[in-house]
Amino acid sequence: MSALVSDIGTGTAAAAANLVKVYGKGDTAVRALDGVSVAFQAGRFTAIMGPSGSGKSTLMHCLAGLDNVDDGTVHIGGTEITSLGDKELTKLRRDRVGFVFQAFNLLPTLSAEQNVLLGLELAGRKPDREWFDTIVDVLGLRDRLKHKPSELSGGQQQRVACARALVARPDVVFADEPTGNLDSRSGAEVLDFLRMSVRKLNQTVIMVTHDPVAASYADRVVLLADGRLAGEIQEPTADSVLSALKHLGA
Ligand SMILES: Nc1ncnc2c1ncn2[C@@H]1O[C@H](COP(=O)(O)OP(=O)(O)OP(=O)(O)O)[C@@H](O)[C@H]1O
Repeated sequence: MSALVSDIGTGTAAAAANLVKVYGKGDTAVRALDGVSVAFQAGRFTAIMGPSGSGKSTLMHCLAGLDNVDDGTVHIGGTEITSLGDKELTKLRRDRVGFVFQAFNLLPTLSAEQNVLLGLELAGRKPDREWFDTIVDVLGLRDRLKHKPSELSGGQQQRVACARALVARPDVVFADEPTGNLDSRSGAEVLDFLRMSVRKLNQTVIMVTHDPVAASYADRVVLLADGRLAGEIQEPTADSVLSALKHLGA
């Protein structure tokens, strides 16, 4: 067992150890992840960055249990998810992981409130009303709860998606290019919220982004290149991220 894995305790929300992911076989095989070991502390906002094709989405999908791995382990909280069966993995994703996608992925026929609460309902869990109210107020969604997604702006829809991701108080929220479809002002609001959910609500966020400005909202940037860890930046600024990416040839 590697040092990383044995270090997993209350302070680590998610971790990968010696992660290998290969797409395809033989001559056309691509080693999308080539021995990645990285830990994500609870209560921190981390951005994953790197050149196109460096393995960012693959790492996020493997960390979130959306994709299987060829070697190595992934832990969410204290649970090694790489050894779970499909049923247990589905339950873990439902109960302990939140997702925010670039395309919002809200159900068009449901109101904002119904979209936020759907996951809990499907799991047969009662919402914690106080927590729900806190999230809704922090996100400024109170007067939009009865609206359908088509009656909301892109920024509002993404805020609903953030509320949906957080309502079950997951161990980790994974955000995949959450501002990719938003104008810069709506994007800044969503990033502000993600940062606030970490600082004030003690949540853990791991975000994949191409945007150095978006990454500057994080506490830490993890850099990938060619499926390997290529460095990290604490307390990043848009400039420090940009120059690190240039260094990697992005
Ligand atoms: N389903 C797949 N089948 C085959 N190859 C894949 C598949 N998914 C990803 N790859 C390859 O794995 C490598 C890593 O891809 P990945 O999407 O993780 O990179 P990324 O850093 O997220 O890229 P981008 O910034 O362009 O979204 C790339 O070479 C990609 O072509």
